[in-house]
Amino acid sequence: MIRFENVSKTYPGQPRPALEKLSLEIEKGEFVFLVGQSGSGKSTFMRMILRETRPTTGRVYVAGKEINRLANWKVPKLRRQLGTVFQDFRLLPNKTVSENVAFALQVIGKSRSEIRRVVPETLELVGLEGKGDRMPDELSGGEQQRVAVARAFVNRPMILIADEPTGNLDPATSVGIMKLLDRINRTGTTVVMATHDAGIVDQMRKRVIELAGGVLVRDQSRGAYDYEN
Ligand SMILES: Nc1ncnc2c1ncn2[C@@H]1O[C@H](COP(=O)(O)OP(=O)(O)OP(=O)(O)O)[C@@H](O)[C@H]1O
Repeated sequence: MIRFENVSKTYPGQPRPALEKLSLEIEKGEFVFLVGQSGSGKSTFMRMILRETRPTTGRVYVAGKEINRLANWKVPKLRRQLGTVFQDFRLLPNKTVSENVAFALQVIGKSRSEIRRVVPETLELVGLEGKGDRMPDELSGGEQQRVAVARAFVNRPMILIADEPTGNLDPATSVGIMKLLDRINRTGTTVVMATHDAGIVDQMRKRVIELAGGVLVRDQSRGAYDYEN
């Protein structure tokens, strides 16, 4: 589903590479935690999957396509297969919950009847049934993140990229979001999640990929946040 082959990335004007000779493969349906200190290259890794940045050398394959060789006009089609969730929710403040989720389908040209069918279904899946007419600022942080997850998942993407999705949430609320991501993963969606939340990584026991200074230093199945023997 995702393959990095000897990937290095040096940003213009930077002395050191953000990623260095990174090789790894993530299979369909896996759940992967990406850990490492600030500046270790996690965002660069995820932005490469989204083709928001490109490798300086090496190859990145996402859903069978090589990112560097993909024509610009094909990038939207690639991104349709990728859902994204961020720490700061990024909801449209002037649209209701339902409209936020519907918007993700409108921009890719889905019919009104499909949108009417799929949006309530997805809100129910994320535990927001009955809240479709609320505005984002009428929701708790955890609920806002559920809207963001609904929006990311409404199109049933093959891959969900989550960058610190629990970073703004208290521990109990974070657990709820993790249960939701786990449920989405069980539908067959590959989940790649960058996090600094040791508690969550230790609790979930999924594959852990650790970067340090742009280098892969650990790739462990059923791993913990910190390396343990
Ligand atoms: N657009 C950019 N231009 C120049 N340098 C960049 C750019 N983006 C990231 N970097 C550098 O690349 C390195 C890796 O950064 P990256 O954002 O990938 O780390 P990170 O692990 O995601 O950090 P954090 O946990 O703080 O989000 C850092 O040294 C950073 O300063």
